[in-house]
Amino acid sequence: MQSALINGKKLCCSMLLKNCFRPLSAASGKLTNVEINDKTGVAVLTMNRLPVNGLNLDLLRDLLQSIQEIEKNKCRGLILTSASNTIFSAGLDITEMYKPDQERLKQFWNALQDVWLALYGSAVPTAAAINGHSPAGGCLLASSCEYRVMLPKYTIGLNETQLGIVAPKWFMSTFRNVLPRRIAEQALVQGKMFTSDEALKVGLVDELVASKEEALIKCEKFFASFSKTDPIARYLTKKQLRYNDMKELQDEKVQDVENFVSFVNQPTVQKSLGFYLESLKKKAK
Ligand SMILES: CCCC/C=C/CC(=O)SCCNC(=O)CCNC(=O)[C@H](O)C(C)(C)COP(=O)(O)OP(=O)(O)OC[C@H]1O[C@@H](n2cnc3c(N)ncnc32)[C@H](O)[C@@H]1OP(=O)(O)O
Repeated sequence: MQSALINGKKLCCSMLLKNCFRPLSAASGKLTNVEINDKTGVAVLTMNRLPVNGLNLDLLRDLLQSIQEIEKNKCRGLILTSASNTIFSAGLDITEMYKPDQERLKQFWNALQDVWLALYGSAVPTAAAINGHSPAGGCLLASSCEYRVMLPKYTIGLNETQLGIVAPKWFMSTFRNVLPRRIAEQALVQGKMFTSDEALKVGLVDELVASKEEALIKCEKFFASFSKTDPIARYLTKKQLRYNDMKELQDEKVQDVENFVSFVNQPTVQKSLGFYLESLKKKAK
């Protein structure tokens, strides 16, 4: 564990981190928590819908509110992480899509679109401290950030085809923004879940570290690498690079919700989701 000497006392990083963090109460919903490091101005946004941070409508709404508050507070960076010790996020909460209430289903997809637009297009630099498994929607959130630090022995990937569903275009663009095209294509069609080591090798994550504390420090170091960069020029550059991906969804937002609703309601898709949910529950017994 890394440590530092302060006033003659040896303090470990967790103590250092705890000492200078204050909660951003306006941004802390029931299912997310935001703390700002007063020294660095970096916000840590923690998903806290245990056990698996399944992205349901409520968590998505909290996430959006938190991201917006972090932007409003002009934080120097946003680190996305999880309150769980083993799961970053299990991706979309399948119960939102299985035998759904139709109105809620639309709101759910709309909320996911808004979270993606806010995170992928954030003016604040973003990084993910991936402290657990990160399938599908979890991988989408992590890949929307500009930098990823992961702990060993977990898995990450867009596994949609394994569930009998198809990842929307904007999930794929996010993946392709991080991975070489051929690797992204192979992984997407296979629904491949990468181990932490594999993810590092292909560039899906930038660094592997042994603990969440180290992951947070690495993310802070990534933000510090912009200390000599003009923040507006930095943001405009990022915006240009991500413009086409975002514009594509912005232009087709309503159609995208309709496509999703119609896809999810197909009997074969409902059957696949039902089987998948059942398999998860059997595994838990
Ligand atoms: C249709 C158009 C596009 C749609 C795009 C979809 C993108 C998505 O995100 S789909 C969701 C994909 N997610 C997954 O495939 C992950 C499934 N979960 C797992 O692999 C594992 O649960 C885990 C590795 C995340 C965690 O494993 P662990 O052993 O720690 O916990 P479990 O015992 O498996 O799970 C605990 C509990 O949580 C329920 N659960 C897990 N994941 C989901 C989920 N995604 N949605 C709803 N519920 C989930 C699981 O059934 C257990 O519930 P019970 O305790 O009630 O049995």
